[in-house]
Amino acid sequence: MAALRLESVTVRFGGRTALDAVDLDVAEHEIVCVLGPSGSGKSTLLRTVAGLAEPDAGRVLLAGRDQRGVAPHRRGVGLMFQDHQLFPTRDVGGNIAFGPRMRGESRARAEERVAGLLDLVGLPGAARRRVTELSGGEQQRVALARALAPGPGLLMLDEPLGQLDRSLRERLVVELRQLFRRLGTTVLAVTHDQGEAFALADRVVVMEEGRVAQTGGPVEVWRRPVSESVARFLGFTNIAAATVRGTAADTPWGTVPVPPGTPPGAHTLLIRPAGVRLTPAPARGLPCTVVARTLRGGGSSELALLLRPGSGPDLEASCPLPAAPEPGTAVGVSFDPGEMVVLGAAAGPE
Ligand SMILES: Nc1ncnc2c1ncn2[C@@H]1O[C@H](COP(=O)(O)OP(=O)(O)OP(=O)(O)O)[C@@H](O)[C@H]1O
Repeated sequence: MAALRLESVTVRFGGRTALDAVDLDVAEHEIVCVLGPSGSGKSTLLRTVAGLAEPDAGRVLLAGRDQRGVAPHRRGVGLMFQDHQLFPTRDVGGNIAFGPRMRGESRARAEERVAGLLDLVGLPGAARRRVTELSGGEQQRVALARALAPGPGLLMLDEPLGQLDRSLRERLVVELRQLFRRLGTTVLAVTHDQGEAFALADRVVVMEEGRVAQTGGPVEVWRRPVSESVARFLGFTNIAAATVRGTAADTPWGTVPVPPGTPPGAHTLLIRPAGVRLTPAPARGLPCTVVARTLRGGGSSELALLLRPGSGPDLEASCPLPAAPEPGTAVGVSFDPGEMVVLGAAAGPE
């Protein structure tokens, strides 16, 4: 049985449809990340599951039970918001013990639980510290311990690492995944940071305008976005109309190779930056000029190159750091058929 099931859930605010017939299952122990642009309905989805918003149509089931009319505090879900809203007047232990104490747990039992959770989130012995004296990352850990304290059947995270700097986020997200795996926690997380979603999730759900646009494993979604809008949301820009004939396609960048088995006809084609290869001699391939180079984050040894062809839209290429040409350099470009994605087409062989 799914830990969480949404059946055709619709939520409207006045004339605006924030969720439009959303179907979603989260299996027990699964970590699902909801991704999507601002306003796509991510927070509304979490709020609806938590009972802070009511569906206008459809059903929310937790562990098989319809939640209509069930108060938020009786749903057995833990919530952690971006601004983590710790109680400033309580110390770390008081914050974490709040839920269990509200449920009538004894002080001694709650203190034991606090100590265990602080060990778990990497802040051993911090129970008596003031939350106002903690760093952002430490506060985040306390907020996580507080959300885990009641042992929720489903933990929901809304932009959990949103306010932290990138390096701390990248470290914490790995720790979070390991922690949830170890505890067997079922997680529904919302983020607009793709890197975070891809590092955390077993499964990614991409939302657009209140609908689920794509769902799948992180690598699958990354390799095969289903539509132009999902591809653009994921940050891909080499997208153009293409007419496929056999193993080649006519595009604004000239004739490019496509994988065998690509259905013929008019399509929208995505060329992943890794498939835009600089040829050794600029005279060969599509002539382009390097417009800009940007470091990819996270200590990557790859650069993103922006290339301007003689005709057709700009192209983004991935290039190893030492080989990256300076802006203004004339280069030639060839294309790798293995990095082409026909958007909207049924998945073919890799
Ligand atoms: N309480 C509300 N009253 C009116 N409209 C709302 C309310 N909450 C959300 N909306 C609208 O519903 C839509 C979805 O909002 P939601 O906050 O769920 O998006 P989101 O994907 O979480 O966005 P963000 O990434 O910016 O937080 C938006 O158009 C928003 O303006």
